[in-house]
Amino acid sequence: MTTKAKICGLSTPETVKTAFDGGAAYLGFVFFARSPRNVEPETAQRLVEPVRGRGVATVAVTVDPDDALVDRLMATMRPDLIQVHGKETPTRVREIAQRSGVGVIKAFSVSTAADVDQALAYETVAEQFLFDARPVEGQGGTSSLPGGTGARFDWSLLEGRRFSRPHFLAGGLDPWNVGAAVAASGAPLVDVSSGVERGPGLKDPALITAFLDAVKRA
Ligand SMILES: O=C(O)c1ccccc1N[C@@H]1O[C@H](COP(=O)(O)O)[C@@H](O)[C@H]1O
Repeated sequence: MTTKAKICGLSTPETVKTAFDGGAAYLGFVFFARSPRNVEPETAQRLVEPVRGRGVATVAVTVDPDDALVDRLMATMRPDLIQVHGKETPTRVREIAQRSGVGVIKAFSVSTAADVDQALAYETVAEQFLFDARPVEGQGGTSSLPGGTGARFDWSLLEGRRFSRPHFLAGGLDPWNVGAAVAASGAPLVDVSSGVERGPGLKDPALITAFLDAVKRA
């Protein structure tokens, strides 16, 4: 089985091109003011234009998005998928999917097997699932973000799990550990942000290429 990769938190034409040329299946853009990767919808629109319709899925990464943000994203960037990385209920995920007309990737914060079980309530409303490490509360810095912190969880919590939707493993992946992470979790999809950066929000083209090469070998 071929593992597919998402490079998340892109913000420059150079790194979009590097991820696309390297074979990323998904390109993620973050719309969350507190993130060092935050971009405006109009910026993301310009960034995705060169790759639109070329076989890569563009993803708008959001946290408890209101209707105004959903509408603005669909009027500008026109993502293929909207990722929701907050406390969205199944009802809200359904509303976002219906309002936007695109599929939703629902992210879950994981530290125990019960956290993984949360996904079962979203099987009829989300198109894909994403399992990320549970953020550590109240420590400031990137640890106060709901994602993009570089924190890991026990990958074996996903081992042998079957879902009716494709699922991503995320959280603390990098070019050196992604092979072991795929082997331990069996995840068909992987997602990375800070593990391919040289500083908060600063994507490194060489690390993006190294990550995508490691995924191909996984
Ligand atoms: O990347 C961010 O800044 C971010 C902000 C708000 C919600 C989600 C965010 N990122 C997501 O978190 C995963 C894991 O990040 P990391 O690899 O551990 O740094 C990332 O891929 C995004 O999907």
